[in-house]
Amino acid sequence: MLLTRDGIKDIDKWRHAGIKLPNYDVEKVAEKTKQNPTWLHFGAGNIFRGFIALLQQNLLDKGLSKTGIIAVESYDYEIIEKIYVPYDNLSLLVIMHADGTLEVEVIGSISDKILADPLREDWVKLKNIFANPSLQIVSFTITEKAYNLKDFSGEYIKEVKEDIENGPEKPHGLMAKIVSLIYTRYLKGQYPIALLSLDNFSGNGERLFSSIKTITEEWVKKGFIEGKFLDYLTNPAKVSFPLSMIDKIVPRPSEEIKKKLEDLGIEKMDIIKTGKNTIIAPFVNAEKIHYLVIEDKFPNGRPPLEEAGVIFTDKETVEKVERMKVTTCLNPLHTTLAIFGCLLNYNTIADEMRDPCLKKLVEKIGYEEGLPVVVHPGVLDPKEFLREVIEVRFPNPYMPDTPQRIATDTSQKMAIRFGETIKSYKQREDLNVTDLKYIPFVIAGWCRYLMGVDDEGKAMTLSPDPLLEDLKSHVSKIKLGDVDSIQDNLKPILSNEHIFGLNLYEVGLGEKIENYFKELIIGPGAVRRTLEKYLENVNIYRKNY
Ligand SMILES: NC(=O)C1=CN([C@@H]2O[C@H](COP(=O)(O)OP(=O)(O)OC[C@H]3O[C@@H](n4cnc5c(N)ncnc54)[C@H](O)[C@@H]3O)[C@@H](O)[C@H]2O)C=CC1
Ligand SMILES: O=P(O)(O)OC[C@H]1O[C@](O)(CO)[C@@H](O)[C@@H]1O
Repeated sequence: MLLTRDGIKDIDKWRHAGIKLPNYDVEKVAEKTKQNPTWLHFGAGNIFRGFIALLQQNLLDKGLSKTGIIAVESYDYEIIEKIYVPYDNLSLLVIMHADGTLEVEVIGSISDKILADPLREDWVKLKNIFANPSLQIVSFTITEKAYNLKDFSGEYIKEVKEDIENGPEKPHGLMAKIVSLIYTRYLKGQYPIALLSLDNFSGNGERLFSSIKTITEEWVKKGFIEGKFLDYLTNPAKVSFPLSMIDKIVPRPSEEIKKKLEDLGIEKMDIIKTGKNTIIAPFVNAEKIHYLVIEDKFPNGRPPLEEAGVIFTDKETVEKVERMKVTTCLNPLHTTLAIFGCLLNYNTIADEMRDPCLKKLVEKIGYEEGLPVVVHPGVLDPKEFLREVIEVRFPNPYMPDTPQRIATDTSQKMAIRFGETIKSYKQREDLNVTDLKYIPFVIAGWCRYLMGVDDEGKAMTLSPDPLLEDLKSHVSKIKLGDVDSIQDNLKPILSNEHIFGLNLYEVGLGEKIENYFKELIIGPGAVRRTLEKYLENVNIYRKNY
């Protein structure tokens, strides 16, 4: 069986293999999408194909929408060449249940693909879509770093500097490309549009707005674009930047799942790693559980995604639910497992959850240090959400999720995942920031991880991170087994407000982290011994709401 538009016409074969097919005519939907584009999505990677495209597929299946999504890739063109083109934009979604059963579905809701490159013909096509009044949503899953305009030291990064100098004709970075494209829409008729970040960090819509506004202001200053464009961009009745909270664990494609699909008779299921490090396949493996909460601010309308389970609500509620997930009940625990999982050579997050010390560590961080500062968002219950994460989602033995994947870009995540809780402790009169024990311990663990040596003392490969070289340059002077070599080498990291959102010494945690770190570098095996020291004989207290 071939995963192509022709291939899926052999309906009986697919059904016989137990694979669900789209309940609509994929080609007709693609044709309608061409005439009437409503939804563009930037970032054609795994979560898009495993979650966002599934939502639209649900609507198409139920006859509640007539058009698909157009995938746009602005960064890693190999994804389109190798994973979209050969499969006619179709993908296979493989849901992995905790009992080992698989649910496989062909996703046909991605109706077209475009390379957002001003040097290619596709750029004209993209501009035309942006100029089309029918366009309602431009969404993004482009990773957190793609929104950054400035580097570590607060200076514009090189590509952004060049984009600012060169103007809207041939932008390189995605933020500049978006300004250029929205400007086209403005010139064509000032049509309304929602720019929806679905990336996994606090205030995602606001950060998107801020980056786009910054580039716009620079171009207005330089006379590349007219000042009135700023009025359009900052008018929420014209251009909106809804906040969102997105939650579905979509690990990288696994060899085991590839083999299972091949055993079902599906050909060409190879997993690739692109030159830009995207690990992607014609299939996406994911968990069944997911949550998407979006601020309901769509000036040009939107598909009825509530019928596919999306919760639409007001800004304050999204903020609360997002804080609940990203700063307390899921992502800090994930990052904790990532760091210690790499150090202790675990292959999956699920395996780590069977390690009593690691399970207690995430329980301590979630129930005891995180939950007290969570404001109940109403639409989801924090304690139940946390329970589901710890008892159901992370331990799913069939989820091939690796600590190394979650450890990617940790420097970009620290401020949100741990810094926010530290800030809350600082602000709250009834809480004392220096009472925090386990969050500082994880930060020490991250510094230990950055040494690039596992707990056995063997060299380990660190996951990609935009600050890796800088961070490594500080810890490279520290030696495993030589506690005195710490000297002042952690100071530049722990005092960096860009990384943690605050200076950890100023809040009284810097020395505590250094002390934990010293314990972690005593020698090989010290990570395990320190975990046991602080977690083996402790009880967990669960706050009641
Ligand atoms: N995988 C998951 O479980 C979930 C991911 N997300 C969000 O989606 C993001 C992407 O995740 P995946 O799709 O799984 O990763 P992926 O590695 O499969 O895809 C990443 C996508 O981002 C694009 N990208 C990376 N750097 C970029 C840059 N500088 N400029 C423009 N585009 C860039 C890539 O080209 C690719 O399309 C995550 O960082 C997270 O914020 C949200 C919820 C779940
Ligand atoms: O640490 P990252 O790269 O944001 O990934 C975190 C993982 O957890 C999630 O937050 C689950 O929703 C997803 O974003 C992803 O599976």
